[in-house]
Amino acid sequence: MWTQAQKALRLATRHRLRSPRVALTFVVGPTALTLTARLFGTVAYCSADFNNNHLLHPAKAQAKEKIPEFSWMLLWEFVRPQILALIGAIVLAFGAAALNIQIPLMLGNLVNVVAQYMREHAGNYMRDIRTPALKLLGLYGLQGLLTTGYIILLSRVGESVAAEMRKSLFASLLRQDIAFFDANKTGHLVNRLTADIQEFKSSFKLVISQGLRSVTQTVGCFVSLYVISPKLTGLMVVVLPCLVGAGALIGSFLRKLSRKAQEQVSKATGVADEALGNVRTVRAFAMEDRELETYAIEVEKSAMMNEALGRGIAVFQGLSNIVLNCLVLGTIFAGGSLMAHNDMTPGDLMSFLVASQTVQRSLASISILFGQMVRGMSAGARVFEFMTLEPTISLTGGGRIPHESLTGRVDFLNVNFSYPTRPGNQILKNLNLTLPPCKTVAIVGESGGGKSTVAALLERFYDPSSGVVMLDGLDIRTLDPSWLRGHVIGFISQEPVLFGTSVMENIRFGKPGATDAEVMAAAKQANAHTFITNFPDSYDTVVGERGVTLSGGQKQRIAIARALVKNPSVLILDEATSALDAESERVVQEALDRATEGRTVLIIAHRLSTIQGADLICVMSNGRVVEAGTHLELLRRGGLYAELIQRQRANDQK
Ligand SMILES: Nc1ncnc2c1ncn2[C@@H]1O[C@H](COP(=O)(O)OP(=O)(O)OP(=O)(O)O)[C@@H](O)[C@H]1O
Repeated sequence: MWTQAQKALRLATRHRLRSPRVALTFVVGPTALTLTARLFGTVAYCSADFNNNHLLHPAKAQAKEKIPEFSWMLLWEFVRPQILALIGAIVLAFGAAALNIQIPLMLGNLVNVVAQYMREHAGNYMRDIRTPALKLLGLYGLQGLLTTGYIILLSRVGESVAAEMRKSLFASLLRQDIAFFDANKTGHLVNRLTADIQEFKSSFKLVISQGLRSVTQTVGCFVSLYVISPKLTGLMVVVLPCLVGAGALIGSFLRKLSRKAQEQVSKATGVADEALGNVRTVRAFAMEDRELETYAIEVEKSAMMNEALGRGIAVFQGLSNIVLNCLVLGTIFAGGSLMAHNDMTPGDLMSFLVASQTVQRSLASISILFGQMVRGMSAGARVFEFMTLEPTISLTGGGRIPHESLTGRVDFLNVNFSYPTRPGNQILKNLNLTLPPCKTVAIVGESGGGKSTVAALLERFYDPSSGVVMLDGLDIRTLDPSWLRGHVIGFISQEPVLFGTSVMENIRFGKPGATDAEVMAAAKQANAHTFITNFPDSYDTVVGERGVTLSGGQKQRIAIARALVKNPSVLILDEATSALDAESERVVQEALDRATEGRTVLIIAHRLSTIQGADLICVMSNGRVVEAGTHLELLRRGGLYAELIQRQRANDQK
């Protein structure tokens, strides 16, 4: 703008224009053009807000969900450690805003000096202009320094608050009940950790920096406008609210369009996410084309919606440009008329134009910030919701850790159970079951009969609706859950899940303090040592995401080693060999036979051939144990077990 004013002055001097009115045309004309260009920038900024929304899409999909309450108390807990930096940022931002209010007035002074020189052509131009120009330069410099300072401080506060929130939310998620994970999709939980916290942080920073600036500048510049020209300000007070109101209406319509478009983008992303996440299944069923088609349909829909949004933004932008230009022209027109009656100087008009532009820009930014604040608060509320959630089964503490050594006897006494996500569907009905110490008990029965549920209750992933699960005669609800899971119970599932780290770390997951020797001993017991040492990096071999670089049998043996390293008193095997081919099954079964020695073992079995040697076989039907005995006893009895065996034999012969 300063360059524009200088150019105008050069022109005016070249043409030796003495009349203030003509001088005004030369000074204000190009300046007004610059201002208009800057107002265009503001409009572009408004539309960028609509566009930017698309970048935050995954979290936005949740926007329609029930909005939890935002907690200022919790926010304070996160902000408190950074309070000094925050106060510093606020003071600096306030200072920068206050200086911004001075700028139009000082620009006006400068223009008055120039205009006077042109009118009178007397005095020393360089001397007269030096002081106001240097003052203005100093003001720009100071404002730049303050702005740099508050942005640095604010970003420190924002990052630290966001990091603490992430840690706290993750800690809270990890201690939630398993039932919580049954009810909430992993994708949504991860979104709260990432997109929601990101959005909250951005809003927090923006509201403090720009919000503070914009409010201060709006108030300050309004006062300046009034001081410069009460008449012009009066005119503006009538016109501006109408324009802001109309802009807000169109803006809210566009935001609705934008939200719908985001939801559609999110839907399309969901399709891609699912297909890529399950790429092996997609490939196995040769469903690539169908997935592509589904994705293409959703992407087309989102493209159409975004196009409609683009048209809306284009119309809005075009209208805004016309209105803002008219506003500038109107101000020059009215200001020129006031100058003709000596009610205003060219400098006053210059100050008025710059100050009114600052007001207009600040108001536009406040309206955007308001939307941003609402979005930030709902993102924060979603984060706080899970942060404050208390699990019904705490991870640690509260329970006792028996000092006497365990025998490993387990009793289920009159246990009734329904999953919290399906309370109307009773899975276990008055279940009574005993696992004698150091014996192997197998549970068999129809699919969906509740076998895995028995194991889940023993691990205390859930508590029974009524009845009791006992370990060595103690209600497991009175025991420390982390001790129970970390030291007493070992679990080997059908599909072992490994972490993407080294073999050593995966086995050590079973006992964090285990020495290398303990890890290797467990691996030997699990028939895993030989294949591990055959890898070029031996125990340091990284197994890839979820153990993708290992075969099914290798993964299972590492999982067995992981369970054995903690030397559990009770071992649960949930279909541990059912996913393996015959050769792998033999090696894994060998490992399992060794692993089960001297422990209480609960086997959940589908294939009856693998459990014929069990000390006790319990047949479950309709949520309770209907038959119990050894393989031979049950066969002789000719009940449900004998029927299951017959059915399986018939299936095998087919
Ligand atoms: N997390 C859960 N939330 C709600 N219902 C569940 C959950 N897990 C299992 N169920 C339901 O509980 C019932 C028993 O499931 P469970 O996995 O215990 O059966 P199962 O006998 O082990 O079956 P399978 O032999 O097929 O593995 C089923 O009807 C199942 O749909």
